Amino acid sequence: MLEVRGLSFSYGDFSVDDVCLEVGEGEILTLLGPNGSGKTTVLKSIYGLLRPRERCVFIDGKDCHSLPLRERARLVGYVPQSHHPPFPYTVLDVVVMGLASQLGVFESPKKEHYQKALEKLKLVGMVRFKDKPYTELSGGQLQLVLIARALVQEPRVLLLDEPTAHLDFKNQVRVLEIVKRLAGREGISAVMALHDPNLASMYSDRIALLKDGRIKAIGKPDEILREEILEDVYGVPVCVLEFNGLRIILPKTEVIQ
Ligand SMILES: Nc1ncnc2c1ncn2[C@@H]1O[C@H](COP(=O)(O)OP(=O)(O)OP(=O)(O)O)[C@@H](O)[C@H]1O
Repeated sequence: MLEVRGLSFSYGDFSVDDVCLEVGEGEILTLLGPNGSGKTTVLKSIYGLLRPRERCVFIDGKDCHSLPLRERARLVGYVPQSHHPPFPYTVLDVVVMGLASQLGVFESPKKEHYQKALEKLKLVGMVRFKDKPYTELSGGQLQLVLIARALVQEPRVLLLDEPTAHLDFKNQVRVLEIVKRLAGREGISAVMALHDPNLASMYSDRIALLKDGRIKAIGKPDEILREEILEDVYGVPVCVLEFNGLRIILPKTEVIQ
């Protein structure tokens, strides 16, 4: 479904080099790596917010970046790491704005568009906030609304940049369960950046470990979440435990020695 072939992008003093990824229908691929390793740069390049050096993003074989905006928006949705709302639009209006590419320049959203937006707000448990100004939401609530906004176009591929940032423990699980459900039931392919290797262990079909703009390792969680690989990428001693077939990663500190 999603194929990234040799993605390269440079900011000048930092570059992402030759990133290759394949994500199948209904698969969740997690980008894991230290701060500044290039996770956001990769996601923004896939989405087309940054222009990679070559055409390298294909969805079902189509060169994604050369498609008209309307068509591209139906294929791929993006949930940014942070978003600072400029105006106090209502939550419902913000989600409807996710459909902007489907509307003509002077066309106002119709009842069916609001209906779709309400459905997605319901899915992320935010429907009771529909009339609240977006500027008055907590960081976690904002994140859930951004997910609903990305989902409203019903994309085939969903890119999520640290979707659990700002969320409390329950909401972290809730958001990742939503992603898992979307992948499992609707066949959406998800690529998400995460910081917590334990959440990556629980919610990824495969993990790509990034360091200095390059993929150091890619594979199933039990192939990637290994002491020697994590210590090399993060530069911190860890111990990896097994629980119900999952890998649990703990930093090796005095507390647990
Ligand atoms: N607009 C920009 N202009 C110049 N350099 C940038 C810009 N945005 C990011 N960078 C640099 O690119 C590198 C990779 O940043 P990126 O945000 O992709 O990393 P990340 O892995 O997502 O980090 P984090 O986990 O901290 O969010 C960093 O060194 C960063 O300073």
